[in-house]
Amino acid sequence: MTAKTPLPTATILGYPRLGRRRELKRAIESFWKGNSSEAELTATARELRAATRARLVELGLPAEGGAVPESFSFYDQVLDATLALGAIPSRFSDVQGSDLVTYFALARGDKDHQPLEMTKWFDTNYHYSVPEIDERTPFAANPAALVAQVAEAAAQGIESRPVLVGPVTYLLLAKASDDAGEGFSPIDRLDEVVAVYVELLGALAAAGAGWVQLDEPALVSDSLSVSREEALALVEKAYAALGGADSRPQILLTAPYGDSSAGLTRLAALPVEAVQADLVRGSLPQQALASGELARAFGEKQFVAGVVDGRNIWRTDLRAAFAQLAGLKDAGISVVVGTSNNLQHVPHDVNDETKLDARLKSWLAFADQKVEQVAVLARGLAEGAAAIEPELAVTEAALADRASAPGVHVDGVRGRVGAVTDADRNRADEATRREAQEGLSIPNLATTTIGSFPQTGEIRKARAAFGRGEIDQNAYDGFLRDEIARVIKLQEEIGLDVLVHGEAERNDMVQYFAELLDGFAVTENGWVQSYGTRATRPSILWGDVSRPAPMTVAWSAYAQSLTQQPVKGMLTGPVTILAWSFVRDDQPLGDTAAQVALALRDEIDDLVDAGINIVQVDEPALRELLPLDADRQGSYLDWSVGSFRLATGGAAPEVQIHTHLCYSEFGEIIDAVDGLDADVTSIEAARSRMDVVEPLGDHGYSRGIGPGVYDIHSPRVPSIDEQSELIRIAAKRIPGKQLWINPDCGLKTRGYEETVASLTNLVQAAKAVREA
Ligand code: MET
Ligand SMILES: [Zn+2]
Repeated sequence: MTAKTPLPTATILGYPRLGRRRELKRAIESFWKGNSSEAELTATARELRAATRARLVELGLPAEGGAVPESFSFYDQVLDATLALGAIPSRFSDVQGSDLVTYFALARGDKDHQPLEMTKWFDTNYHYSVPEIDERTPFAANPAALVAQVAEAAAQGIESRPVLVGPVTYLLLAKASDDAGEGFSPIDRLDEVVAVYVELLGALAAAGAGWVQLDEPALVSDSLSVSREEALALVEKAYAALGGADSRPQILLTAPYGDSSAGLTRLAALPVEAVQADLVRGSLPQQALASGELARAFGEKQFVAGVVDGRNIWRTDLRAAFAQLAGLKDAGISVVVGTSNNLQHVPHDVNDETKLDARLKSWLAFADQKVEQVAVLARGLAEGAAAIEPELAVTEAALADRASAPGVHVDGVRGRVGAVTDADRNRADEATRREAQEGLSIPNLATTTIGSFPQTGEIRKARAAFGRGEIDQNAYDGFLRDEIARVIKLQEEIGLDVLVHGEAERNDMVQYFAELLDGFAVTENGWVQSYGTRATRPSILWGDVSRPAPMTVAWSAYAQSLTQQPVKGMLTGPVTILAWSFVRDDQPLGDTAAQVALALRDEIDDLVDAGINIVQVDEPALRELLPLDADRQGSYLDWSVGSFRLATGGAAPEVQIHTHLCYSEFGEIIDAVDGLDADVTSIEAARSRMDVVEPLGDHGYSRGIGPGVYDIHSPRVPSIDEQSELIRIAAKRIPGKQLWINPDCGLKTRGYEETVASLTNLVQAAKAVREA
């Protein structure tokens, strides 16, 4: 091991990487388009990394000793590990070119290759590229990128700390490739992968890295292929080997995104030099702390206490955090102040927001403010509480101001939530509803879409022009009405049964509602990476939520006025609105969800009054928010399902409620899906070739179900045969009366040409199966 220098007492697990103004996004996309060279792209990346390191030091992380993490990525940190391990799936072995060309081929595919699958990273809205591993996947250390970053930092006078997804998490997040034999699981190859990590660590040590960070969030999840206890045993095995390596940097092992308290004493006993725990989502093992057992297990080792929330945008309660840190120190543990997780999930800097209400701003902390908070707490640990009293007092005042500010607690909203009864969450029984809905005259194997139609360049242009004040409200509304008219006519021509208005007015399915509801604020520059070069700007849900005016009624009613076919109203559900916003942390999420639900309930009322008899309430994030911790899943499902039922529970029996689920596998939460009690559920299924149909069939699901028959993630047009084949698979398990025919998800990212062709085939496929 390289010379022992302790980690400075302030650090973070990682920092946003697209750049303050999404510079990296622009540079990468320009490279993809062929408008710039690889050399230009790598130069931009180098500058960005240098700027990030300098910024972190400016904000208070020490330049020496490995406090500054190297968390840059061109696309995704799991993909970075795939490259570092040389674990290129054989189906990509013919890709020619540099490492970066291979990297992007894995990430995005090219004309000859489907990309690696993407899926959600733990319970976040960030997506990683899923490694594909089989018995023959090659592993060979490729430390070049990591080593180069250490050297870059050194040239800048900074001793940085390389960051890598750890071996256990890497393999547990991987999937067996299509070539893998029956029963193979990627984790079977742990020993070989650990051997490659040993080589990577050796190269980093040779390059002068004093510390390396290995992230093992698998330690906090009950949603992986092995139990949490098994994951801990695997970590013990792997880190015994890593710790024993001849030449390596000191190791910081992290367990972000959840609660590692049950295993913390065991982690502290591993042959590593520092262990991190998430103390925002997770907790400390109080008993082991009180008895001194935890301190004994840590011994000389450092404990990085993740007290600053890396998932949300509120100022940390510094006084409470400091008390926790001081308690650890008093217990004899060598404490380092840290974040709960990589700050990649929060935007850069509150000070980049010029339009946000000043009072709201004073309650917030984005990444830069969080780094400052970490530095303040570390100073307090070193110099005593008195040294940071001014900072403690400022946060305390901000928190008190937040608690008493108008809009945070609105009596009317609270009173209404308080008066909710079970009856409000229960519609008429299924048989009554089925009969009442016969008036809608919906055929067997009814065809429909999920809501959005292509967001064309013209739509974006009109929205931007309206935003800049170049066209007025009238002109913009007129544009949107023309767009709706076009989309309605198109659907009639294609022959769809249940129509939609197309969602042209929505910039985003959550932000659109956040802008119209009280209790939300939106940011200008609050970008957060969702995957690759894609970023979203989550809204900030800061106060009690209510609906000052109808939000969607005019558009849906206009669409219905143009056609004899039924038009579906289209809303985003309470769980998804919460999942894709920054939510308040001063009350249980279930309470917030109930407020949003009541606002949506009023909207449904108004839609029905305006002649809309079918309303879809989308909940694509229902699975995403499922806690990693099995103990917390039951109460989550209670409030999430409950909030959906509260939103839809006021609908009369003749109103048909739809919901839509996508982005995840819903097989494991079928009871919850059933519990939503929607009359019709459309659910992503085409890519998995109808996997979800089995659990639904086994469950005896009795209401309408629309497993997607058209994968909207690619521009490829699925043929009539292909779609009718999927319909037939579904029809084997789901009676025709219950079966709906629809795409996997909305069409907003597609072009018109492929959309029209695909939907035409979809209608023909439904017809073919209906006739047979
Ligand atoms: C991510 S789910 C999207 C549902 C929405 N109604 C749409 O069609 O775009
Ligand atoms: Zn969807």
